[in-house]
Amino acid sequence: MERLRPSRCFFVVFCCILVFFCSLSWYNMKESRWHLRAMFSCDQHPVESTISSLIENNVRLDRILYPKPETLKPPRTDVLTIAPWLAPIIWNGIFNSDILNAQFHKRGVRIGLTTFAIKKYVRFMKDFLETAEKFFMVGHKVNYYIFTDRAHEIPNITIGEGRHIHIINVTGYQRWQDVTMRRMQMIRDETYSRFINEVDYLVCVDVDMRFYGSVGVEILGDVFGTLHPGFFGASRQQFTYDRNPKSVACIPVDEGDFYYAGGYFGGKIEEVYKLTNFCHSAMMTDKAIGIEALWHDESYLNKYFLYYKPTKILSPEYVWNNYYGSPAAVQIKRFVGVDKNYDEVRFRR
Ligand SMILES: CC(=O)N[C@H]1[C@@H](OP(=O)(O)OP(=O)(O)OC[C@H]2O[C@@H](n3ccc(=O)[nH]c3=O)[C@H](O)[C@@H]2O)O[C@H](CO)[C@H](O)[C@@H]1O
Ligand SMILES: [Mn+2]
Repeated sequence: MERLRPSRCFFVVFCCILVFFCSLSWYNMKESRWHLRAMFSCDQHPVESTISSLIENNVRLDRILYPKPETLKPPRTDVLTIAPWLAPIIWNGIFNSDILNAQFHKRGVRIGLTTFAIKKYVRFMKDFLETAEKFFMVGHKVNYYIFTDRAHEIPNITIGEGRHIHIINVTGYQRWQDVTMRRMQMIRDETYSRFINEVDYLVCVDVDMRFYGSVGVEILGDVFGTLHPGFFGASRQQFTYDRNPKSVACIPVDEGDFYYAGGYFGGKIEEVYKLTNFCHSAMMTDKAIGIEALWHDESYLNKYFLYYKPTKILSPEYVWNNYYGSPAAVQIKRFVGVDKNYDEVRFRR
């Protein structure tokens, strides 16, 4: 048998390497299902630079002292602290903020807080921002993203170091229902044009609220929702899901885990994209046949979380309303609805 000459051998090896890299990049393109891939792709984060930055930034392992967790003495037994799909449910007393802060500081996370102040709702902005400065993600990098049609009315308040306010100019819709529902579309559109480059996590909340207690990194996870304060003890039948079989938001009476609040969700940018994109598309599908779900964006959010389970669930401490009194299970009211005259704030000019 003829022996392979070195030059031919080299040529064969070269071809093999070429074929390998071509198929790798083809596979990469084929697997990409959404356009954010461009932002996560190797073009912007070359593997070599990631590895060298890892070598330079050796992870520091610091000593940290705290009481030992007790396997046989769970800190809370009065409430459910884990969902059947193993998502933790965050209640006061079950976590240690010092441990969490140390872990998240090591990763240098950047958190975006989105809210909408359209038309008269701009009046809630001052309290919202001032209390957020005291209680929201203190010590971490925070970007406030305020969607508004009244930029000139956004109060000028002093912001802590590492925190920034960004105004996003949008036009308000005539009907209040459209204002609340279109938040999904507007958040979605900013995920790939902006948020993906600026923050790691998003927290998306109502503006007619005030912080009264700490809201920290314990809430962060891939994708999270919050138990509505009016329904955490309710049965499936009592949940005010949309029941119209013609609506995309419809949930049958024999399904449903929790009733999630429309005014508080979030997660990693890619997950918030998926969530807001689903909700907005579902609303558009319904709109085309003249349907609007019972509780607007909240109904679509509940549909999404039924089949795309949140990886973390926040207790109603995180979106309380004093209308529901002071049940024993809610030891801290961290973020509470501000009393408002619905008619005045929504309808009168
Ligand atoms: C705490 C909570 O879970 N709230 C939800 C609840 O009602 P709410 O009664 O809390 O709804 P809302 O009047 O606060 O409207 C939701 C949000 O839309 C924005 N907005 C609304 C109207 C307007 O003219 N200008 C403006 O900026 C503002 O950020 C407001 O906080 O149900 C709504 C759907 O019906 C939404 O799912 C809300 O998120
Ligand atoms: Mn509200």
